[in-house]
Amino acid sequence: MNRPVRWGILGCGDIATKRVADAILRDTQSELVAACRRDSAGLAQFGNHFGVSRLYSTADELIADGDIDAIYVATPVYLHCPHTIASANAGKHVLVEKPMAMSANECQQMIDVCRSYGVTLGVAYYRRFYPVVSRIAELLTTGALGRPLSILATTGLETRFDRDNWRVVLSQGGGGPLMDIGSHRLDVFNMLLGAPLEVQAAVTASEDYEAEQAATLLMRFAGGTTGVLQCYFGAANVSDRLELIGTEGRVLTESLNDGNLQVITAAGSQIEQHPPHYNLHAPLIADFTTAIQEGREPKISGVEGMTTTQIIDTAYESSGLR
Ligand SMILES: NC(=O)C1=CN([C@@H]2O[C@H](COP(=O)(O)OP(=O)(O)OC[C@H]3O[C@@H](n4cnc5c(N)ncnc54)[C@H](OP(=O)(O)O)[C@@H]3O)[C@@H](O)[C@H]2O)C=CC1
Ligand SMILES: O=C1CO[C@H](CO)[C@@H](O)[C@@H]1O
Repeated sequence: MNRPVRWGILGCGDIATKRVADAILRDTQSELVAACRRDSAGLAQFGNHFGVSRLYSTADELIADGDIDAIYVATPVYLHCPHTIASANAGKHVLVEKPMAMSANECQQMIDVCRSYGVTLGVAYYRRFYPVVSRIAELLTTGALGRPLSILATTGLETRFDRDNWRVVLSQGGGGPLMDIGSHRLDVFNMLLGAPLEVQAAVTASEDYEAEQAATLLMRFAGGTTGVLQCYFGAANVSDRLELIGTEGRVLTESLNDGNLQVITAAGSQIEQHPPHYNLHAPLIADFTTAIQEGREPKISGVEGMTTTQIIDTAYESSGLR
């Protein structure tokens, strides 16, 4: 394709309004041409704000629009699979929000259908584009940290969700903080160390809703590296910490999203600054449109997205939540 990719956004809620539309509008290889949500007032407001005139109140109408090349799926998790499959059936490329789907089984269906229609499939685990994550990968691959012994991430939201919020209704969100925010950190673990060979989990039940309120995962990666992920909803003053300990050094960020990194190696200890793009979705959109133009896989392909969902499936099964 040697013209800009024409996008339709399916699900114009929080993330589409905060970052996705802006990222598409600013991307030189993209045009934002259409949008969809069911609520007519919210849809009109979105259209006015971002200058989008083709507005649809059903997913079917958006997907049937012959002038759209790619659909950004930003609906709640239980709709990711049906919306991706319907879009691929109509010949549209799909960039789907995280977590990719409710289960690895759904992810496989999405991958198969996109392959069979020859459309590109990507997943919005944009933390892979953080300069701080690239820096940790560089320290690992150059051997500056020695043999990696363990990786640890802690993340949470202070939000106290109501029991009917889709993020904590199992049939809509698929789980709680592990699905919603833990998934991002698992994707970073996968990028740095590959998929874990073993996964075990324990979850803390919520007193207010059916999804877990906290989850802790213990993982073993190739070469014996161990990993721990802790994630929470509704906890005061939560952290966004990531630490990797190797035989020759250690890296620590107290805020993965800010990009400040403490690097301790044989060369000494220093604080480095690797801030992300001001719009975290911008590098994701740029990579996806370039992937379409070049006929290559995006950096976070359907297969990569499914790896994280496989870990989550195993974790929930081992914890007894599924
Ligand atoms: N990558 C990231 O950092 C982030 C990712 N996310 C992910 O993005 C996705 C959306 O999250 P978020 O924006 O917070 O959720 P919201 O609930 O704010 O938005 C979801 C949107 O989907 C629309 N929608 C729901 N059902 C349908 C349907 N059947 N047809 C068309 N539109 C529908 C809703 O509008 P209406 O009810 O009017 O149809 C709403 O606008 C989730 O997968 C979430 O995990 C979210 C935040 C950050
Ligand atoms: O990273 C994130 C920040 O929090 C959101 C919830 O409000 C998540 O859905 C999202 O993935």
